[in-house]
Amino acid sequence: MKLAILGAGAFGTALAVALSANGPVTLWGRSTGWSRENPRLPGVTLPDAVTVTDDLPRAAQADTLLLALPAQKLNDFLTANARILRGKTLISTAKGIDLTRLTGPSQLIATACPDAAVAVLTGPSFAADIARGLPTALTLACTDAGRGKVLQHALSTPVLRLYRTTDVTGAELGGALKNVIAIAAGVAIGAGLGDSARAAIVTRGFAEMSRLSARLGARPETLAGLSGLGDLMLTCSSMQSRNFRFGHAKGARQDFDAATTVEGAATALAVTGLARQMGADVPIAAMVAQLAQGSVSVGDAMELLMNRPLKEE
Ligand SMILES: NC(=O)C1=CN([C@@H]2O[C@H](COP(=O)(O)OP(=O)(O)OC[C@H]3O[C@@H](n4cnc5c(N)ncnc54)[C@H](OP(=O)(O)O)[C@@H]3O)[C@@H](O)[C@H]2O)C=CC1
Ligand SMILES: O=C(CO)COP(=O)(O)O
Repeated sequence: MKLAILGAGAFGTALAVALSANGPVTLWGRSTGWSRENPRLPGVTLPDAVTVTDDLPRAAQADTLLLALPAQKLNDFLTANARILRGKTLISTAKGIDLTRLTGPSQLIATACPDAAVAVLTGPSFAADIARGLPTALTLACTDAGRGKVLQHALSTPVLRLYRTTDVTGAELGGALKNVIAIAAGVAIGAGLGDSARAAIVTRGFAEMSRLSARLGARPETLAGLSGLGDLMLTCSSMQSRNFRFGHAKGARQDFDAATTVEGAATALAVTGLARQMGADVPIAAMVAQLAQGSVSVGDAMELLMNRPLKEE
C-alpha cells in the first residue's frame, strides 16, 4: 500500500510521523515553506521516511490517501480535486459536520468522488501525543469489512492501535459531536462552574450525541467506543483540546485566536439543523451554537439549560 497524507496541519503531520514507522509516507500541504519542522506541530522533527510536498498530483500517486483537512474545508477540496482523487482509497480524519450540506466527511467524499473507496480514521488522539509516539488507540471505520481489515493492519503501528468497525456513520458522528460538547465543558470550567457541572454536561452531552446518532442510523456500541465516548472524555478533560480551550475562553471572557481550528463551533450549528430535520432534542448543542454566534451570554445559557422542564434520565 502506497500512502500519502493530504493536509499538513497538526494532525496530518503527526500521522505522517507515526505511520512512517511502517514505511515511506508522503505529506502534502498547500503551504510547505518549512522544511523538517512544521510550525503547526512545533518541536517535532519529521523522520527521513516522510517526504513533504506541495505537489498534489505527485502526492496523489499513492493509492491510499488520508485526508487531514478541517471538516468545513473538505468539500471544496474534494470537488476541486475530484479528478485527481478518482479511484483512490480516501480515509477522512476530519471531525465535523459540513454546515452547508449537513453531512459528515464520508458522505462528502462519496458525493464528490463516487468511485473512491471511503473510510474514516477517528478516536481519542491529540496530534502532539501521536507525534511523540505515545500509545494511542483509534477506530478505523469502513463499510467494506474486508477493506477495513486491510487498512486496520496497514495503519497500525506498535504504538498506534486501530480497532475496526463497519459503522462509518457512528464513528464519524462520535468524532464530530464530541467537539460540540467539549466546547460546552470548556465554557463550564472557564466560567468557574466546577467539575460537577462539567460531569453533568459530559453525561447529558453523551445522551444527546447518542440520541441524534441513533436517529441517523449509528449503532449504540460505536458511540460507546473510542470514536464516541473515548474521544468525548479526552476532549472534555484537557486543555490540549482546541474545542475545550475555545469554550474555556468564552466562559472566562478571554480572547481566543480566531485562526485556530475549532471544529465544534460550525458543527454545533450543523447539529441544530440536523436535529431539527430528525426531530431530535439537542439542548446542549443548541446552546453551544448560540454561544459560538454570540447570541446568548454564558450566564443565560447555563440558566436556560438548568431551567428546562424536569424529566426522566
Ligand atoms: N490536532 C489534533 O489533535 C487532531 C485533529 N483532528 C482533526 O483533523 C482535522 C485537521 O485538524 P488539524 O490538522 O489539527 O488542523 P490544523 O489547524 O493544524 O491544520 C489545518 C490544515 O488544513 C489546511 N487546509 C485548510 N484548508 C485547506 C484547503 N482548502 N486546501 C488545502 N489545505 C487546507 C491548512 O493549511 P494552511 O496551513 O495552508 O492554512 C492546515 O495545514 C480536523 O478535522 C480535526 O478535528 C483529529 C484528531 C486529532
Ligand atoms: O480530536 C481531537 C482529539 O481526539 C483534537 O481535539 P481538538 O480539535 O479539540 O484539539
